[in-house]
Amino acid sequence: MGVEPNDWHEEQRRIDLVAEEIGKKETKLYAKATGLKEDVIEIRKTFWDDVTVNLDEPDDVIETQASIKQQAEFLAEKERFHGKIGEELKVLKRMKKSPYFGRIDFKEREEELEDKLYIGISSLLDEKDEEFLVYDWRAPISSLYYDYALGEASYEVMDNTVKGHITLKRQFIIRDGKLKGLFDTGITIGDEMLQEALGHNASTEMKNIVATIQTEQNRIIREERSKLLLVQGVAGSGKTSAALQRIAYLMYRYREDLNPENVLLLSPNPLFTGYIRNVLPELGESNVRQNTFLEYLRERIGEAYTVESPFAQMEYVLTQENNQDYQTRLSSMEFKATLDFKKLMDQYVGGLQKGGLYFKDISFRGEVLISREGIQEYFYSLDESVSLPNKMELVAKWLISELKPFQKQEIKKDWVIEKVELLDKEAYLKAYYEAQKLDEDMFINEELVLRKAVVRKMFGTLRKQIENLEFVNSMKSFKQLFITDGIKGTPENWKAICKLTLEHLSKDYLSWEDATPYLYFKGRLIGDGQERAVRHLLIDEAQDYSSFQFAFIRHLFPYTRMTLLGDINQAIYVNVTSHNPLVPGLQEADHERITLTKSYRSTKQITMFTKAFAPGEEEIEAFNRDGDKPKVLRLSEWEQKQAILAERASNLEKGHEMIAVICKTLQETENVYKQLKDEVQITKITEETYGFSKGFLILPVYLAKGIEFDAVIIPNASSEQYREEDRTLFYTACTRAMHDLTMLVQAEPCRFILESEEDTYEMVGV
Ligand SMILES: Nc1ncnc2c1ncn2[C@@H]1O[C@H](COP(=O)(O)OP(=O)(O)OP(=O)(O)O)[C@@H](O)[C@H]1O
Repeated sequence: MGVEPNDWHEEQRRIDLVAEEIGKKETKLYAKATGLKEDVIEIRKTFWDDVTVNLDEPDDVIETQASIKQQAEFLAEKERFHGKIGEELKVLKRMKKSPYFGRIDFKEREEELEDKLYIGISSLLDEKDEEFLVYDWRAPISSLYYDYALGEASYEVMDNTVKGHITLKRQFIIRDGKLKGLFDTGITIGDEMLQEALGHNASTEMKNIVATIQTEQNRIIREERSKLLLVQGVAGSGKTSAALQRIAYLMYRYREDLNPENVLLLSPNPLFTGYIRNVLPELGESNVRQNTFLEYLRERIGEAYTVESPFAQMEYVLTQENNQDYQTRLSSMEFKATLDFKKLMDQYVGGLQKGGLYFKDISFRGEVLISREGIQEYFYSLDESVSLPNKMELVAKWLISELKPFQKQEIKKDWVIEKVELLDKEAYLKAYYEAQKLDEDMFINEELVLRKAVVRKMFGTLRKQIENLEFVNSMKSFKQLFITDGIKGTPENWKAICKLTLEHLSKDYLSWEDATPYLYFKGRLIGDGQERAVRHLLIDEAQDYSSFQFAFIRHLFPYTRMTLLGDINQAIYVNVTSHNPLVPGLQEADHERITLTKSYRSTKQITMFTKAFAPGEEEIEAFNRDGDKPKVLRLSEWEQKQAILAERASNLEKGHEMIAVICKTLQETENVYKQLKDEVQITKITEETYGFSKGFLILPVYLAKGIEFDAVIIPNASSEQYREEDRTLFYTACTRAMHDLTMLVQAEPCRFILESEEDTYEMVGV
């Protein structure tokens, strides 16, 4: 069935009608918002008029506080409501420009008439709030659009299956209220729309894919049965896109009891966090909690230790081969990434029930009140069967009771009166009232009350530290693991590993391979405040986590549903990924596995070239979008700079806006950057870069994870630069390109280029 001119006319008419309806809704909301805004301004102006302020008696102070609180809550409620209207208006504004992207005509079985269902980013009801003018893409009925072609179809709603027949499936491109494209399609989602979506230039901010979600991606988005969803998807297959759409779906599906604080997304680097920042707001949802795993660890470890980043670790692996500790460090990284190391650590922790735990003195003003030996003695006098964290709580209680006599003694000391002036007004007032109640010498009483207040305050800080279990010397106890002789199940060079680890730890430096184990260890000693608020955890680039790190994450989020998305072809931290849950065959309980094989990012030519040397076994399918073949330029070293500049120029001529020089390491990035920076405007990206603009960029491949560019230039793709162990790095670098890929080689091309069929790339030069 073809599209008739009349269809265009009819559909444009409907778009206009919907726009009119949106206009009416906007007017109503504006009126509501203005009323609310005036209310808020008025409440702020008269805030104190409606508050009863009376500080004469302590009871009055409490009443005053309650009155202020009530007024503040009233104001906050109005402001919240105002904010919500603001959000609704934003969605309407977006819908006015493009109210929907799809339509299906669906005839339910046993029903006479068919329904015309229009699907957009949010639901829209008619003026009487009776009929849906637009269905939210996340509504159960909308899954018909993503999952079926013409013919028999069904969807699930409230444990019911609704069956019927799709008689029409139509896609729209609507810009600024005008119909720009109209396709009737037989297959699930037609290629025209996808071609349209994928043919654009790269952007500094990722876009949502709501209009063209593919059936497999839709499964990821709507999967709700299993506790663990594992997604293995080749480069550019839409894992990140699906993850973000999934968050939007969950926020809609559980809108009554899921808020942005309950969802955590772990992403690979800060640049990526910035890159995806706009997707959820574009879909009318607030951003959820987002962190890199590094930030997460650093926050929990605190500032007392410097935590190495995974990027610095990577740079070490790639550039420090001549370092005398290199081999030791590699085997240390490898071992500490495994569950064997975790097991060993668990055994060690078990042994601490009998001895070997270290504590810190409890001191006050430079004087030791309770010694570490005293604490140790008390700790080991407790029943062995009590768990370590519970024992710590018991010790804390004991310490607090032990502090009491010291607190009493301090009250009379000279230093106390000097500190009285540090007290706040409230404490003075309180002292005055308390002193009045005792009917003895007013002046002496007041001083005594103030002295007590000072000491209470200072001991309060000490008590807080005890409650936070800061008397446990976790680091010293951790170090002991690397000092203890006779630990079983360690690698051959364990002694050398221990020496290197202790060297780092003595400088208060936690290498990336030690950071998670240390935090895990600390948690086992004192409890780790499991993250109960997080109901959904999504981990992007999950192939780069070690088994130990996963086990730690599982332990921290015991009741959380998890979605792990990654690509074992892009596992750049080779030493840590052999037991990754994304590797097929590893048994995970209660999980669902979805595999994405089609690559949407790159042109067919780029995907055909890269699939030849993809490290994994997975099938890789190219999306049918044409472009130039990847180019390999053979040249001498001194020609490198000119060749990069010429490539940049020709890419700009093609209309490309984001052109990236992707290097293997930061070291190479610095060198090439130095050559280019005086010739042309170029932005160097490092691990501290939180955002970027369009233009000419240079960066190491491990920071390009998850991101894409119109054109990629690899400045040195020779065999001595990329060796077998760099396969995943090279694959990751090449697959960042959407439209054009150029590789420069100064000598023999790397083995990966040679592995590709000769007709999948163009070799230029001798
Ligand atoms: N269904 C779709 N409709 C439109 N565009 C899509 C679709 N799926 C993926 N894309 C586009 O393909 C590109 C790659 O998607 P995305 O970054 O989500 O893939 P990925 O699997 O996370 O990639 P990688 O692992 O290589 O980082 C993006 O530009 C995205 O917008």
